[in-house]
Amino acid sequence: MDKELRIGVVGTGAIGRTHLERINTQLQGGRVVAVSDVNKEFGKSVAEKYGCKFFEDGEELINSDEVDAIIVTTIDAYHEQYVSASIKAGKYVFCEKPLAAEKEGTKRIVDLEMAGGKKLVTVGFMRRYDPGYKQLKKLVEERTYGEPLMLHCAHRNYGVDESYDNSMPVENSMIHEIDVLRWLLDEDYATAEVVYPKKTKYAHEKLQDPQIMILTTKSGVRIDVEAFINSHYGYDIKCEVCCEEGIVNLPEPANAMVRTKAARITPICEDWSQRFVEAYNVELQEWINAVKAGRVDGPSSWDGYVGAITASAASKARDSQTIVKIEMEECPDFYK
Ligand SMILES: NC(=O)c1ccc[n+]([C@@H]2O[C@H](COP(=O)([O-])OP(=O)(O)OC[C@H]3O[C@@H](n4cnc5c(N)ncnc54)[C@H](O)[C@@H]3O)[C@@H](O)[C@H]2O)c1
Ligand SMILES: O[C@H]1[C@H](O)[C@@H](O)[C@H](O)[C@@H](O)[C@H]1O
Repeated sequence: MDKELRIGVVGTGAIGRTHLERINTQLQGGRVVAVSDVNKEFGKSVAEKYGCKFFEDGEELINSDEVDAIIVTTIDAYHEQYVSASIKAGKYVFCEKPLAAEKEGTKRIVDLEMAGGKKLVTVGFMRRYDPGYKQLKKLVEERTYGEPLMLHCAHRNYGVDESYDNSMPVENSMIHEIDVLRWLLDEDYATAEVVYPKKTKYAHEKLQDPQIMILTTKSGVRIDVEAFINSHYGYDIKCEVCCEEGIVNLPEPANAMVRTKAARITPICEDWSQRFVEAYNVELQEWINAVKAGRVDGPSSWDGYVGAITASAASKARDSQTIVKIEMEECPDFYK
């Protein structure tokens, strides 16, 4: 019989728990058998709830022979440490975005993986698995409405606390657009700029919100992405692709429309866990299937590196209020 993939999760916070739950209750072929978290009391309670072994130390979990593959869902600052430890242990690792907190960290991961000679890393850019983005991709790829010329996008969250700083609209939120739009258009970016509209009263003192990131691709497609992190109404993701012969929009999630009190109301998602539930399910099921077949075929370390280089240029553009050229190394054959 097909052997179940024994998975260890490092970081049992919000997304770590939702990934654990979906793997152990909905997906096939894998099981989370071990968890670790620096918040030991909390991590232990998660382990108890899901019948997993708790490891006090994340690297001990990674090196344990009770675990075949790793999921890294700690805060961004520790992604590099645990992904590198997984590569050194020769184990497949799925890391939530961003691959590392700094672009230099993503390059170190790329170099380490190439030195080991085997692709082991997958990055959690789940929008590539969303049914709506997949529809857009097919239409763009087939040039159904001609060449794409410009894209208007929005990334709106309900609100954030003070741990979310001014770098995060680019580095933590719009990194999703950086990845998915590059995948959608099948080309890299040439320049980045970030402009500040008038600030909302709901943003804390150190956060300039909203922010608009403007990217230009190598072929000249112009993209604007509005990050409105304290939109104060819900979690809303928009993407409009303007082509020569038609405008294509990312479908809205299917929610029943209600007629009540002289109004028509269609609920909007509250957060990412609702909006992209299908994408997360497909992303992790495909990861389990690929790992069991001895390969990785989702977003790679190279995609994590390109995302980080682009985000870093956009951050520089934001801080200097200039347009910044995006420069990176050629994609090695290893990742082609
Ligand atoms: N793909 C997506 O849509 C998506 C959604 C949410 C979060 N994320 C990413 O997932 C990661 C986690 O986000 P979250 O919302 O679950 O955050 P969170 O703060 O809820 O959880 C993070 C967990 O990591 C633990 N942790 C911190 N340092 C650690 C260390 N050194 N070793 C072990 N555990 C450590 C914390 O105690 C906490 O339990 C972030 O990198 C975020 O960018 C991705
Ligand atoms: O803006 C949020 C994104 O929409 C989510 O998908 C997560 O990645 C989260 O970490 C970000 O802060």
